[in-house]
Amino acid sequence: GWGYGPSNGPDKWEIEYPIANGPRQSPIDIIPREAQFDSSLKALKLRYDPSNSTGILNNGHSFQVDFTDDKDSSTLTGGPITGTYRLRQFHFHWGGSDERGSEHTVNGIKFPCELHLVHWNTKYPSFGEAAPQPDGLAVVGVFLKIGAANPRLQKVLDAFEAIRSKGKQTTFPGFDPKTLLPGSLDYWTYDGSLTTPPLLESVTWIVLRDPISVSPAQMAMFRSLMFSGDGEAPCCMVDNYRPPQPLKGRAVRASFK
Ligand SMILES: O=C(Nc1cc(S(=O)(=O)[N+](=O)[O-])cc([N+](=O)[O-])c1O)Nc1c(F)c(F)c(F)c(F)c1F
Ligand SMILES: [Zn+2]
Repeated sequence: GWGYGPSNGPDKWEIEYPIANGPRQSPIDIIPREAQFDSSLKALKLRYDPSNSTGILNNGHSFQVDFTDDKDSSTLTGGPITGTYRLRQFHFHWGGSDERGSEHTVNGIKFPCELHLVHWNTKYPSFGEAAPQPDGLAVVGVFLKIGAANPRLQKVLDAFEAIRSKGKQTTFPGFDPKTLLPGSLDYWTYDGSLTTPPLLESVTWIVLRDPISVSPAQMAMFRSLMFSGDGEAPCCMVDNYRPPQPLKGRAVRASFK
């Protein structure tokens, strides 16, 4: 299956997923001075209910924190989207060292890590039905920048000993993902795709301008997870990011001046 190694990594995905060369692929390099301020863009409204968080899973590509999405209790509204999108999960992408790891870049600059909060459009009956639709998903991206240790992030990292290898999961109740957001919700937005196979071109990307902090020691904890399952040759989970893809004429809008 697909991965991030030399034989199954991003440059090979087009073989099984030809949409990899499609017109609205993600991530992209965001060039702020070329983004168009759009005064009609609304403020992002993120309302998350911590009681919806259920578990944390090492899925072999990243780790994800899953949310129950059978009610409109953890939602994204406003911003560039119309209607209501429900939070399904969040996960991260990171590098083998602090100078790389994010998927989106800003003026070509890579961050060490990037958080993705995956939401689906409730005009469709389920995540699975929404996922292939051009307006089916909305992912909020948050950059992590090296600085002071992030105590709210630490709560997630403390669960890692239970999910070290592929397929491991444990309960993860009562986590509020709002605690992982920066003070400002100013954002860039553009039409894109999943950044992992099946690379579906169904994502309205909402990338926050301001990063949250992560310490070097906390980054080392991300790198202590394994792509490999128990009994397989151990392989550290690092560099699970897709590089920027061609913009192909798309507009990137800014919610701020
Ligand atoms: O649920 C998904 N979550 C997800 C997305 C990304 S993402 O990087 O592509 N993203 O959009 O943020 C990265 C990771 N990850 O753990 O690394 C994820 O676990 N992916 C996903 C899927 F697996 C499908 F088979 C599918 F049909 C679909 F619609 C999906 F959206
Ligand atoms: Zn992602």
